[in-house]
Amino acid sequence: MATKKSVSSLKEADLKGKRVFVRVDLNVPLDDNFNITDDTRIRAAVPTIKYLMSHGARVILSSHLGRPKGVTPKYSLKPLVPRLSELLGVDVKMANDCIGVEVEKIVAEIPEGGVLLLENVRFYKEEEKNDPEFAKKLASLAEIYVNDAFGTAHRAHASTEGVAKYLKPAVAGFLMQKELDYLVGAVANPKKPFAAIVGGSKVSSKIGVIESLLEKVDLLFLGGGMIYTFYKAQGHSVGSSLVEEDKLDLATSLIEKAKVKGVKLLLPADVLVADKFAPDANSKVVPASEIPDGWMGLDIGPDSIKTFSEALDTTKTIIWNGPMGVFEFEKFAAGTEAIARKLAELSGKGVTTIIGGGDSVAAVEKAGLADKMSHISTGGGASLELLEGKPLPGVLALDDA
Ligand SMILES: Nc1ncnc2c1ncn2[C@@H]1O[C@H](COP(=O)(O)OP(=O)(O)OP(=O)(O)O)[C@@H](O)[C@H]1O
Ligand SMILES: O=C(O)[C@H](O)COP(=O)(O)O
Repeated sequence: MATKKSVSSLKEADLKGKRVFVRVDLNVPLDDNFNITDDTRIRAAVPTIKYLMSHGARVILSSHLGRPKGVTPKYSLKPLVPRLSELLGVDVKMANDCIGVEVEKIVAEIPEGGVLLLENVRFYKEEEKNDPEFAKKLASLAEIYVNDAFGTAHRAHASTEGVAKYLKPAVAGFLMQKELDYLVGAVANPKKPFAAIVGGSKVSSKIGVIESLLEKVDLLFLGGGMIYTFYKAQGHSVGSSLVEEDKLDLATSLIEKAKVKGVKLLLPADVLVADKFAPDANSKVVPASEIPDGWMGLDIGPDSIKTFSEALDTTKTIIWNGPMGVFEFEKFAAGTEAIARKLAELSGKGVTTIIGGGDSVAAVEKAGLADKMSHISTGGGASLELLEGKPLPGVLALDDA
């Protein structure tokens, strides 16, 4: 899982009175009334910001929200200010822009321990283009760069990568460090046996992750929609389950690769099938290899839950990415919830449990088990890329430790 040299830490920086540009990932979901529907990423950014405040830094926060094309009021970061202020226990000031003379004036007025939030950095197209002039303008606001935006570390943008060339020291925040410790450190040097659970809808989006994890793990559990491509490849009837016809050979080769590597591959033996893709579909449990015509597999079955749970009992490190079924429909959420509960239970027994981003995080949160896991990643795309063994530009740009 090679990705990066170790990065320089925030703790090594001299912060008193310094203007610190902190890239955070405050890309949180908002409803139509601009209420925050999940504040996880804001809470995750707090430890670094509080540390900076308590060490007398003048904190300049920068983030994106959504994927705006130019200045788009709907994507303003303003709705985040009250929650951020509440969590930090200070009045967070907000600038109407992220560069320029007006911003420079406001920056000059930040007191020691004070916090300023810049407006959505993606209001400038130069951000995503990683434009050097734009990066220099961002850099000119501060004396130190801290990147704590793990969720955006797979993007080589001006505020995540470019700015680190012009603003030194350029160091990792605590959230970034924690994500790397778990998603790189624990995965590279796991307590063994090491298991990966990979689910989600399609095998095509998880090929890189599965291939990379096959180099590391002792056990690999597969669930979700992708398993039907594996079953079809083995000549079984899959009814109208989700199948990627062009990935049948790939599925066969992944099974072969697991054998060659000595990785125990576990596919669910029974599944819960539905007569339509809907929350109120009729359902029944059938062997995964004998799905009747007109039925589709939408969750793993009770025997599989039992087998998976027993096999997980033998492990010391578990990484999970992707739900076991269509957990958004209550009727087909049991498999995903059972795995979440199993991991929570094992965490309590000293097993390292890592939830690698995306929908499995949503499932763990829905089950109210988030605080039980060793680590829950705040990055969807970033954690996938890291698990695939790709280097993250936002991490590479930081100073070496
Ligand atoms: N048997 C199934 N048939 C169809 N869809 C399924 C099945 N099992 C799970 N899914 C769907 O897969 C989706 C998640 O798949 P995805 O590949 O996006 O997973 P993820 O890695 O957790 O998320 P992300 O890609 O956002 O990081 C969920 O919306 C879920 O409903
Ligand atoms: O939500 C995310 O995955 C990050 O904030 C990155 O957002 P992006 O996919 O729009 O670059």
